[in-house]
Amino acid sequence: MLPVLTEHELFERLRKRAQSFEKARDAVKKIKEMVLSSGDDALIRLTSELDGVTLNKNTMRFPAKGIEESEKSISPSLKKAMDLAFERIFDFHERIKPQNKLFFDNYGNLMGKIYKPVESVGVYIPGGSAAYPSSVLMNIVPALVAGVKKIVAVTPPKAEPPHPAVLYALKLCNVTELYTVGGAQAIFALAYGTETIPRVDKIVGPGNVYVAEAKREVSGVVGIDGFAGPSEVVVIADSSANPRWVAADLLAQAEHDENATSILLSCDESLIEEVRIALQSFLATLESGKTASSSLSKWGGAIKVKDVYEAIEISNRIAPEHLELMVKNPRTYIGYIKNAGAVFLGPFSAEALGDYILGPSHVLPTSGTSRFSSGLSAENFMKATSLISATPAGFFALSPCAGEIAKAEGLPAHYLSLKIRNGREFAGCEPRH
Ligand SMILES: NC(=O)c1ccc[n+]([C@@H]2O[C@H](COP(=O)([O-])OP(=O)(O)OC[C@H]3O[C@@H](n4cnc5c(N)ncnc54)[C@H](O)[C@@H]3O)[C@@H](O)[C@H]2O)c1
Ligand SMILES: N[C@H](CO)Cc1c[nH]c[nH+]1
Ligand SMILES: [Zn+2]
Repeated sequence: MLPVLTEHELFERLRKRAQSFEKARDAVKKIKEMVLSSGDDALIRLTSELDGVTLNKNTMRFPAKGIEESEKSISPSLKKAMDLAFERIFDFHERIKPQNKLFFDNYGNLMGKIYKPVESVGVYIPGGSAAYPSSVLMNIVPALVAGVKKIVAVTPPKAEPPHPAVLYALKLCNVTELYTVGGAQAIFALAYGTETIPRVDKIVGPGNVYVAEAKREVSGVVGIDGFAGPSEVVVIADSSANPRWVAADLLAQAEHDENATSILLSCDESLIEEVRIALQSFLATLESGKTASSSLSKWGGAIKVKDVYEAIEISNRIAPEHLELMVKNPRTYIGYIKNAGAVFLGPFSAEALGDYILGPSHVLPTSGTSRFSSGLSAENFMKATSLISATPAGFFALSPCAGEIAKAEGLPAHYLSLKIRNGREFAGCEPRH
């Protein structure tokens, strides 16, 4: 159950949680060596050991027909929900997609940035415990908006075929290349390529600690979106909050993984107690109660704070994946929030609504990485090229100053490249306007 902690105790917990993730690194490095040296054979061996499923080179790729026909195996109501989610996510990412920016300076030089999609992307669809059709949409729709042409998906195998809703989500995204390989081994296969799984330019997608560590390991060999590991939520609640709603939201993240963390910060001691009571009663009724209870007691915590400002200051230091502000006038605090993957304001902004249907991707930075990275969007699937088209006027005005800097850097060929166009030595930096 959710323990009441001091601030010091909470940060100790978070430190130990991060340390426990580091332990996965050794296992992940061994998996990397195996995949690099034995390709498909390593994938088959690891899948048998870690997922208990026997694969062979012919069964590793899931038949495209299964994706094509997935619609038949889901209810009309689920189909409607997923169609709506697809539309809303597409619309959100279309609206915030980076736009080419070009301008002329006062010499008539044309400059700016033009965006192009990366060519191929590998998407990790988590699936050890739960099935994640929502993650298919949250990963792939921004890539479609960016214009990525080749998208390959991987997901852990089970005794039975992938969940029909996962397959339908792939169908909605027009992705037909799915490999039933999961965990760190799938990430290394996508980064280096095997006989069956193609190498891609960028790997995205959330997963457990093994998946997240493997992505960290291949970063630089391929592009990655960021560190989207076990789920996290910080809820800041004041006396206006409904304790049962707060409890449900803490559980909604705790149920993802024993390594998830759910944290409550409140200035109201009695609210903390009511939330703990509500948690207890919900836990007894949830199928995921065992996982949630384990993550709450191991990595979660409630802290009594002085006021909302102190709570935000603590949350900024945690830099959580999700931050919920269940307080009066939540919008007045937006300017104080420095680090969070996504912020949910007010009692009806349930994090679970964001997980499925609002629009922003639920693939968000975890483990404090929201200090320097952001949630997945079309931008992650694009790269910008700077565009420069200088005019003669621009060249003759600015080259003497560039030449000065080239001399200071001791790079004579740079100086030459400028001087040769000028026809003579420069007299020094005097930009002409
Ligand atoms: N941050 C986000 O945006 C976000 C979004 C959705 C889900 N999630 C997270 O995704 C995760 C899903 O986890 P999951 O486990 O259900 O599925 P998963 O697909 O991430 O991982 C399952 C795989 O882990 C590997 N594995 C399991 N135990 C291992 C071991 N001891 N050594 C090496 N490899 C091992 C297996 O190969 C298995 O196929 C959860 O942590 C959830 O919180 C995060
Ligand atoms: N809350 C998860 C991100 O941490 C995303 C998710 C998918 N399905 C349900 N929730
Ligand atoms: Zn969730």
